[in-house]
Amino acid sequence: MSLLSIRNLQTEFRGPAGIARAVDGVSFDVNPGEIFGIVGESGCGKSATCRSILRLFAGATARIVGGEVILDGSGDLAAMREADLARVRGRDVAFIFQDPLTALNPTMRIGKQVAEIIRRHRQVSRSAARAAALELLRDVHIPSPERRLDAYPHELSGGLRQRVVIAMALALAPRLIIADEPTTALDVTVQDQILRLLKERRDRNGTSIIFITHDLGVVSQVCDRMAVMYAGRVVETGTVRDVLDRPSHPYTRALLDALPGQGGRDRDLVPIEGSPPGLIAPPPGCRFAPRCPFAGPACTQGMAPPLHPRPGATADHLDACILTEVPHAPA
Ligand SMILES: Nc1ncnc2c1ncn2[C@@H]1O[C@H](COP(=O)(O)OP(=O)(O)OP(=O)(O)O)[C@@H](O)[C@H]1O
Repeated sequence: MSLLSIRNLQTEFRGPAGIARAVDGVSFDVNPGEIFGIVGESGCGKSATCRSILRLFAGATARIVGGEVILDGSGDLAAMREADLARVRGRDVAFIFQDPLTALNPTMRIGKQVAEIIRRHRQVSRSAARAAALELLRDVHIPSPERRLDAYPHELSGGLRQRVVIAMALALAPRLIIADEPTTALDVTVQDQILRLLKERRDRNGTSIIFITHDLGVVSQVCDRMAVMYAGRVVETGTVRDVLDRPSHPYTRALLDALPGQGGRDRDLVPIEGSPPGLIAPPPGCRFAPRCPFAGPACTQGMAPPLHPRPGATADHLDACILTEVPHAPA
């Protein structure tokens, strides 16, 4: 039984140029205790998909127009009233943003910020909440946590700030954490520490994590299963080993071919030519077809193809390419 089941999710942004369907029929499942990676080029809808789960949209231009977001035990979040969804946020599902500064109040001491999350959802005394905050700072390996409780965000490094944000996400012991490129703003060593921290939490508490990234190396390092998104749709999904070692969609292959020496491959960097289509009026058929070296006439007609398994592939390894045999790009 999956913890989160997203079915045919559709989210639109209304803008002066028209309505962009940033999420167009996205489906995937996240199992208990699993780290699920979402990858794809900038603008493909990774963040919009994940923000749709908790309806965390900045501004009023975004709207979920179809589909379901079933959280085990809570029902369909997409159909839930705002007041009920507010209770799910933080308690059942927590969000970690790319930039810790946007998640922190610059004028409030760290300890108070963590404690307030606890007090907002639980009936505990001020001192008990402060003690719990200290414990959380310890959990995320913040050095000298007693001293840090009274620090302001600007007094901490970027890495420590992101640890505070993670402590806030862990405060109510959610079953699912959505981490939207949580390490992008950090240097490589700190990145590694944060990844280890999230993994440790999963290993110890069985917390499921959705991890958005554009870094396939990170996916390979921390994720169990993954989805590859392109122009608002999932084009391939499965276990990380299946998708990265046996990619079946030409877009996934192109992404992998663009990596120098990734996963034992020793190929020259092959940039993917062209750019993704606009989302206001995407082309018919497969959205990758205009950039796909293998596309035939059938690829540019009708609806965008749905995900399907291939003969001989693992049951949960699905891709959305209609070609029966997808050759590898020449090495
Ligand atoms: N508030 C908004 N108003 C209008 N369009 C938006 C808004 N937020 C996102 N979009 C559009 O929705 C599409 C998907 O954006 P999204 O941020 O989900 O992509 P992403 O894959 O997470 O990209 P990145 O890796 O750059 O974060 C993009 O075309 C983007 O321009």
